[in-house]
Amino acid sequence: MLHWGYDEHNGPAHWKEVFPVANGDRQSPIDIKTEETKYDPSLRPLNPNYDPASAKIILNNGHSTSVEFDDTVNKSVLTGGPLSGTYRLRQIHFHWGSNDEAGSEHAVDGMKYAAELHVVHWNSEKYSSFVEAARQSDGLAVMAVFLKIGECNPQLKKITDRLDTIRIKGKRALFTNFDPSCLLPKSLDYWTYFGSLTVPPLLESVIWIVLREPISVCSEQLAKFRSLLSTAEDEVACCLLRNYRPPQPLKGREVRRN
Ligand SMILES: CC[C@H](CNC(=O)c1ccc(S(N)(=O)=O)cc1)c1ccc2[nH]ccc2c1
Ligand SMILES: [Zn+2]
Repeated sequence: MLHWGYDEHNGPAHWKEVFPVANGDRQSPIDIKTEETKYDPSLRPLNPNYDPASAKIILNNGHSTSVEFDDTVNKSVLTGGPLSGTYRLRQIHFHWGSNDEAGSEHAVDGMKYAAELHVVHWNSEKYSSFVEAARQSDGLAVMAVFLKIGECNPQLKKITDRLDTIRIKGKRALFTNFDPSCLLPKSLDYWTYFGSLTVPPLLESVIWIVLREPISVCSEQLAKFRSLLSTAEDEVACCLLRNYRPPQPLKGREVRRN
């Protein structure tokens, strides 16, 4: 397999050929069976505290679009919820599908949303860098937010309006004065479980925090994500029509809710 991706020849079914952890015991995403989740009174409220000045650039890395934040200091952090300690905001990115019926990575009772936002943090209390934290079982915390087809989302517009300037893989543009809290739903109720990165290297270092309430997105906004290219300048143009990994076996893991 050449470089991994989401096509027939290099997609999720092939990733285990290069990343054997793909068949590990704590892989993500999962299908959350709500009846089997367990209420845990020890779970605290989530406490995201982001400084809009931390936002730096918006990027097309060929398999998603991300907004990257300055993670050299504890300016934008997530505490509370299932977390012990302080997790520093590094980036946000999205997963979507080739149509509005599927595109999320996590599913709820077998149902998939149109897309999914991931807010990625790393444990800056215990580790000295993201890459180091990404190798530890408690190194990363990713907050997942479902995007449900409906009204156009004015907050998301700040991102979708910039996508035409970063269509080609590797392109980046300045993107400052942005607080990702504006993309969170009213309720911060969540499910949480121990999992992994959902793209190679699929490291099993993520405490997943999946918000139960979706935010809205309209078809026109989703179409802009699909017009991003997974190819660089010198390659034959290929649209990034979908970039979600299907749900993985739970392997006995518990999903808790607050
Ligand atoms: C450790 C991997 C990392 C690149 N990947 C990510 O940052 C990442 C983050 C979140 C998710 S998801 N969908 O689960 O939320 C998937 C991947 C990464 C970052 C910097 C690096 N420098 C050298 C290698 C290298 C690898
Ligand atoms: Zn992701």
